[in-house]
Amino acid sequence: MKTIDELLSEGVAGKRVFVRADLNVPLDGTTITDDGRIRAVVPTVKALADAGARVIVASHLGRPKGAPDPAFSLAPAAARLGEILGADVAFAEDTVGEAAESTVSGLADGQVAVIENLRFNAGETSKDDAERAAFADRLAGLADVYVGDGFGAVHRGHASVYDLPKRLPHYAGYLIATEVGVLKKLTDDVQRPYVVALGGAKVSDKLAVIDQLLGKADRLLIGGGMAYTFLKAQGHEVGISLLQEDQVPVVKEYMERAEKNGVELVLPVDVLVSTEFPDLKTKAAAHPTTVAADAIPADQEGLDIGPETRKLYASKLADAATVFWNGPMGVFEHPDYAEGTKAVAQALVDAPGFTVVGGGDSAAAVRTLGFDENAFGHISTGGGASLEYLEGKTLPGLAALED
Ligand SMILES: Nc1ncnc2c1ncn2[C@@H]1O[C@H](COP(=O)(O)OP(=O)(O)O)[C@@H](O)[C@H]1O
Ligand SMILES: O=C(OP(=O)(O)O)[C@H](O)COP(=O)(O)O
Repeated sequence: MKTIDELLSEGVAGKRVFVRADLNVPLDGTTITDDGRIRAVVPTVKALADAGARVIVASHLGRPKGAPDPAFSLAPAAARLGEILGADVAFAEDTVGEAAESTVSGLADGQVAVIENLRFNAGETSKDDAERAAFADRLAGLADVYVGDGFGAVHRGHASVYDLPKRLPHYAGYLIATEVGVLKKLTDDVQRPYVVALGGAKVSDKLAVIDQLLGKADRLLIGGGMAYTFLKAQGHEVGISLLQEDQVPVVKEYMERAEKNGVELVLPVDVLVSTEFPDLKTKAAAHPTTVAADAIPADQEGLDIGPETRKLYASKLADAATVFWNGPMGVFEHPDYAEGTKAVAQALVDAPGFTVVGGGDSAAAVRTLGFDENAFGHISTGGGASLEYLEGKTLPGLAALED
């Protein structure tokens, strides 16, 4: 994989450099609640700009449906990038249209522009190769060189991640180099006990990685929205909790295999439930109740792990030599459902071994809940990406940079 240092030594002054970043930051309206992913790409953007490149930063944000949707605009992220760089950052209100073209052609050497959300275009995420290729061709028309630095999206075979680098000279940015360097340690020489904690809301994506983890981890702690498919597989009712019903048979098989392989699979023993999802805007008191994990009422939704589970999970992390954690234990954005995530974060801080937190929301959670970033071994910008890396999968965005 060629790195940005090679690009810089070849010289980039005057060249249009397309930086595929992951600026998929949590937003409250247009306010960025955690800018970690923007800060993470700054070393690459700054090095290119300082060397006189005309830098085009591109990213997805959220999951819009292939058409413009103002709720998912990258404008707030572009503004924040400008603040961090201490420079004007131009913003193009489309991705490959007239606005993008004129913004890019108006860049002077050393200037930076952000183009609008890649996923406002159906071609970005299309499963149809020709549709993706057509979009990648248009993106390629904007630039001379490609730098891949959106680690959080390298597990996606999307046009800007996979097809575009095939069309331009391509290099890995500093963030990707750092992330891969750290995660390699967890695959090459993992210290045991190795504990993996999984939660969050992207249940179907992340259930798939458990297949491989059952051959690698010593202990798996399951929380967040992930837990309910496991509780259902154990034969319990889960009310209106997040559930991946079609995956229940698969999860049953995981549970049997864990037992056979001697992997400790730990599930919540109690959960916080409510009849409704909390209001994340007003943060109005939610008044949840604590129930045993096998007694979730039919009209209630599990929104955090309960106090007994917090203690249990902390005890399972207390002797860990390696920890990988992805996915909040509950809806941490609301204070009534943040305690589970806090407890697991604190247990990582207290664990004797090397700890990695991965994922946009997990990283945001530890910072917004007041933890010191330096108390963790590594905070990865990618959840799904780091999990798939640990699984040993070929990640499209890394493979494309290697070719
Ligand atoms: N029990 C739950 N029910 C619904 N959503 C949940 C639950 N627990 C956690 N979440 C949500 O999961 C989201 C993060 O999930 P995910 O995107 O998978 O994590 P990451 O970005 O760290 O990879 C958070 O917004 C959180 O509110
Ligand atoms: O937030 C992300 O992934 P993560 O939640 O697994 O960390 C990335 O920006 C990828 O987004 P996607 O899962 O919508 O492709």
